[in-house]
Amino acid sequence: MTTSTRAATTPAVLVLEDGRTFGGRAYGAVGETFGEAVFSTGMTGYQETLTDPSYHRQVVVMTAPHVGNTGVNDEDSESSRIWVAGYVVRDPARVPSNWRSQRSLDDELTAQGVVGISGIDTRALTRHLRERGAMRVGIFSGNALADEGTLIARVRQAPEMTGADLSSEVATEQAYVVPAIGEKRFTVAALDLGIKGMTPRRMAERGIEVHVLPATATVEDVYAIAPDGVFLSNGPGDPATADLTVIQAVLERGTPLFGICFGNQLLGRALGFGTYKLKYGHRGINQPVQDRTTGKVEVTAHNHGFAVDAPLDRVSDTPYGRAEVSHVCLNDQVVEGLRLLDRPAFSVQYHPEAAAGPHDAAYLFDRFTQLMEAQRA
Ligand SMILES: NC(=O)CC[C@H](N)C(=O)O
Repeated sequence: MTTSTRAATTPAVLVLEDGRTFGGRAYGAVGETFGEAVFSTGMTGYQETLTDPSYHRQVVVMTAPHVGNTGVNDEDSESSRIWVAGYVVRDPARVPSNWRSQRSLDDELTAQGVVGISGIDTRALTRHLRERGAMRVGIFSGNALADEGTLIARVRQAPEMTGADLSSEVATEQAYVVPAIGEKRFTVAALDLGIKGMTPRRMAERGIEVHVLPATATVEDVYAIAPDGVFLSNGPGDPATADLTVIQAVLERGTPLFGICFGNQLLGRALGFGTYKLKYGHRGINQPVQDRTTGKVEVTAHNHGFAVDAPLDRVSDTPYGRAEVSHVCLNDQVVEGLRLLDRPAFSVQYHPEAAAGPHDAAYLFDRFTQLMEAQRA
């Protein structure tokens, strides 16, 4: 879909499905791309954002005005490639400057064929998305601009995020093992629905040997490794499209279960709650969340466009016993975590692996090991 001839002065146009357009310059690859326009408020951590598989099919608008300042390195990626469908920035760094930088972000986007746009009023665009909601968008530059009259029609032909089943497009095809660091204490089966690289590392640091399994893994595949616990990862797409067979079997057997983000949405659905699309989602690294079990507030990393619809004011009866909302976002009261009271299962909608982002929520990995320990006792 793209031709990677880089030219920082090449004109580019961003076209929203409601007809609003922004003119700018090509950033990264020249060509055309389509996706869901979403904004991220992280002031740092763009490399982790770009390589988070949960951003598959999304065009990310950065609200931070300067992007690319610290370049790109070989250590901070959350997967083997950039997943965002397109990238929108105000003022890209002309010269990256950081002791860890190995190349420029512009070059990296170009090398990976990721079409972006710079020089646009990202504040106006973000305000528009906040008012009208996340919507489809196209970025066009070079030859893609030739037929200007057709751009909106092409944006409107792009697939919507609602109803998109995307995990199998980003997940590993082969199972692999991330060994425990130090003494091995537990074995965990992690379903890769779009897993970020830091997540198995955070478990490995706690003595967990993590068997990362493809999104298509069956109940037999999971129990073939005799897991002490099962983990459900983050991932792209609409949780309403996901198959719940494995999760239901894990809940049925009472194996300790921990889910992050997409994993939280799937646990919610397995418990019988609905999921719905937020108007414009939560994406960034400074979202206040309250752990209702302790009353503590933590500053957390988010990337979600959907959320679980569960009652905040009472305990719910589910096919697997009682469940409650354990965490809530203090900006808008969105459900940010679930906990079963009669079985060892819990999940959060945000990112305790903290890549990028604050480490306030790291205790959740300890809660998972405590559940597995208690199960053994
Ligand atoms: N980071 C994630 O796991 C995102 C989950 C889901 N795709 C959403 O947008 O809400």
